[in-house]
Amino acid sequence: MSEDYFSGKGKAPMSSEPRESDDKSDSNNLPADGPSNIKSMTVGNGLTSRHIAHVQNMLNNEYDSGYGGSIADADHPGMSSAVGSPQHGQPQSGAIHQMWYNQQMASLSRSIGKALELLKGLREMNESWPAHYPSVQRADVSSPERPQSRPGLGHAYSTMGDVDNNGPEAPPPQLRRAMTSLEANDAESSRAAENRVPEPPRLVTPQIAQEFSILKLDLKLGALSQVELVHSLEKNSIASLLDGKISTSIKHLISLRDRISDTASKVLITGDLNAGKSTFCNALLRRKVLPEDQQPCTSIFCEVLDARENSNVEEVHAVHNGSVYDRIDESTYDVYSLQELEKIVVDNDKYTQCKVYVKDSRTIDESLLNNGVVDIALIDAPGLNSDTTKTTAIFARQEEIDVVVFVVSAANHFTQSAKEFIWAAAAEKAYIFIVVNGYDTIRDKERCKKLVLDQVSGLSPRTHKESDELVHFVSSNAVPVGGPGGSGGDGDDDPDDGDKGKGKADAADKVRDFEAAEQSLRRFVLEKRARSKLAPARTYLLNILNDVHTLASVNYGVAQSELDRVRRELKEIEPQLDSSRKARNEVSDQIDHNIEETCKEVYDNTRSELTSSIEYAGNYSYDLPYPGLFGAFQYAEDLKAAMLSHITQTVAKCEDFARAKSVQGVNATKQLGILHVGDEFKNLKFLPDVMFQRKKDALARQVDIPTELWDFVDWTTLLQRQEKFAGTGMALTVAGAVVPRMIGMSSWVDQALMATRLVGSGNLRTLVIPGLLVAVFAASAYVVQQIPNSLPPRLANKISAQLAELDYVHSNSTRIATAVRRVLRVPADNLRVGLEQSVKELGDRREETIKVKGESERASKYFSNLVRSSESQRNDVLAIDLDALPHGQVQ
Ligand SMILES: Nc1nc2c(ncn2[C@@H]2O[C@H](COP(=O)(O)OP(=O)(O)OP(=O)(O)O)[C@@H](O)[C@H]2O)c(=O)[nH]1
Repeated sequence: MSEDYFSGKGKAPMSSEPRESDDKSDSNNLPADGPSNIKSMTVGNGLTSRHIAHVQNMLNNEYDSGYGGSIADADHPGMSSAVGSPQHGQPQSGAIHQMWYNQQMASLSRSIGKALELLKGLREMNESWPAHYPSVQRADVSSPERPQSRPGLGHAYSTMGDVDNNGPEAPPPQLRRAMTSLEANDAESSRAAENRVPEPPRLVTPQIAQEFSILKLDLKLGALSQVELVHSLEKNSIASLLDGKISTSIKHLISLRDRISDTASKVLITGDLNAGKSTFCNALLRRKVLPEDQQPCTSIFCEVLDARENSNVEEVHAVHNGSVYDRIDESTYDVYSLQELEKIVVDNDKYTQCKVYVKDSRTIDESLLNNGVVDIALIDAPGLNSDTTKTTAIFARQEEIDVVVFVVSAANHFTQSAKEFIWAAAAEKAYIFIVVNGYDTIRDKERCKKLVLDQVSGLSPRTHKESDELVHFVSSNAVPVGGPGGSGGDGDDDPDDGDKGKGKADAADKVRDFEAAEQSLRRFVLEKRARSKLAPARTYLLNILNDVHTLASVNYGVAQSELDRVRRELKEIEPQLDSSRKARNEVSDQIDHNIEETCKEVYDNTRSELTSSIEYAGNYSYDLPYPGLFGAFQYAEDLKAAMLSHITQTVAKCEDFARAKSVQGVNATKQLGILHVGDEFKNLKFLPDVMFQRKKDALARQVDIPTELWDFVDWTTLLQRQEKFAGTGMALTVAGAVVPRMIGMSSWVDQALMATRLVGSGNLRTLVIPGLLVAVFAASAYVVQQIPNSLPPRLANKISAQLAELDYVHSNSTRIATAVRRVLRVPADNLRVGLEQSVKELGDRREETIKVKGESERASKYFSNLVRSSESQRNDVLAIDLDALPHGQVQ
């Protein structure tokens, strides 16, 4: 990855001219074991192979001694004085710095790449396993030095403080989950939590707002406090808020990587209106390039670049409003000569920025633009308080700026807008380079110094701490300049300008002061670039890795805890599921068996009851008085009706029996239901009376038995008796029947025998005819007399025969048994459904638990890796020491 940054990126490729440095991009790291293995590198646009070779030789020979004057100034420890002094080997020092810078940049780029991977992974994980956002309690951590109510632009990643204030480097305060479920044994993931009531709060105590710096969720909605709001938030909302934070962080990391891999350094020269920004810029260039005026004149951003970036052609590219500048694409800008710059810059509405390509003929150790180390762009901005839009634009641009040079008028000191800008800039930039211009106009210089430095200490304490290097009192107009617009450096307005000799000495002093400031600025841009450019990336990385580590630790705990819980749950569910399945099968068999048994019993009972009822219908006493011969037919009808009614009653009795059996069967099923399914079976209601509601007279309509004359004669009995006495002759038989009533004999045969004995056989022959008549009469009388006895069996037989034809017994038995089956099936089916349902529910629960288990295992593994990798990444970033001097330089 690092090759990308050193071979292809940055501004070098913009030049169409081949550069020596373009060939030297295969290495960017200083070897740990010394400088002998140093290869080549890309160093801005000016370092030649001659420089590299020289650096290597020098390092090989004098590795320990550094560079002549590179020993730190005793008064300014940490601020090397080597750079900028040709006699002290500045180019070599610059090269060393560039190599060291590249090394740090490569490390940071790698770390950013890894942090991006971690964040992308976390975002994916958060989609499938919504992450817990922890609440924490922490020991008081004093906030960094930034003022509490600092106005202006804030940056999320700056809330933990910068590298120098022990913020991210100090061990993070111990986190302790205060309100999440983790401390309880049953901490759950979001998914499982759905099954739990009430859901544990997923975040947040207000402390989290202080603990997390980048992934902190800003929850503000109406009058709701953060805690209230969080409790009202559903877990997925929190996950999506977190997702938004992660995405923003990913974007910011990408832009940070682009920024640090950009080999150029952008120096923004800003300050109050008319403070002398353009004059200072021109003095740095030693050319009057930018228009200066006593009245406000700079209305657009003028970015001054080395002409070599524009094929060594000096010209101005005025960028069209709304266009993104592309030097290759001329449609994005208009070309002007340097002489025409003034008309673009002053009172112009057509452009908001221009690129000014200038040649700097000074040597690389003198020139800022052509410094041999890094491409520098000087951006002259409109005055801060010129108008609100421009002021806002300056505030916004400072994010892409590596170094801020703030020009303040020695006469006016810091205005309100100046203070606001510095507050905002200090949030990201550790240091600000302050130029107090127009110092020549101040009479009481010491007082001015003191007042300004006091103000600086309030605005940027770190800058104040190194004020000797970072705060300069100069007179920019005293520096001789040439180029378009003529030369300056007059010092004519010096109030002390008495005699010429003294004036010259003063002018020389002013130029010296300016050169000192210039050298400090070179050091600041070239050497402290690591701080100005890399420190924000490092700070941000530490903060985001710290947040990720915290989040990972908490979520690892939650995932583990959830894993334990689901494992326990599975242990409970699995045997429950087995027994539920077993119960379902057993109970199903049992209820089938119960139904079959009950139905069989009911069928058999109905069959036997009805069969015997029909069979003995003729024997039953129906309590019907025989009305005599003339009412015999009616008697037969009544008898039939009574018999059928009797049979119908038997059917009703069988139905009652069936009802009782149904009640028993339903109750048995109910008990099984209560036992295996639950209380819903307690409310099972069964109404047996609703069974067999069909009309009971249906049978009378089905059976149609006409009464016949023969029904009144019991031929069977009659013939049996006749056979018994066949030998005594017909006459006797007949005679015997003559007087049955007179002598009170019990049967007509007995009477006939009696008559035979009385009349003798001789006479009998003469009596045959009358005897026969008598016999017929007697038989008829007998038949009539026997009707109440002979009719019932006869009718019963006929009914029985017809019912048999109708298959009455079987069909009724089947009907009743079927009704019972139907009744019993209702609760049985419910019970089966209930059992099936509980098996299904348990099965579903098991499936869900297995799924949660899988997710928790995955989450646990993922977060445990994340804990490790974020920690190791954080250590890697901590090891990038931007304050350490590069190899070969000592403090
Ligand atoms: N005496 C004195 N005058 C200065 C000095 N620097 C700049 N000036 C004068 O101050 C006036 C404004 O200077 P500019 O460089 O145009 O100021 P500026 O900040 O760029 O102005 P705007 O861009 O319009 O905000 C000019 O007339 C300069 O000659 C200085 O050090 N001493």
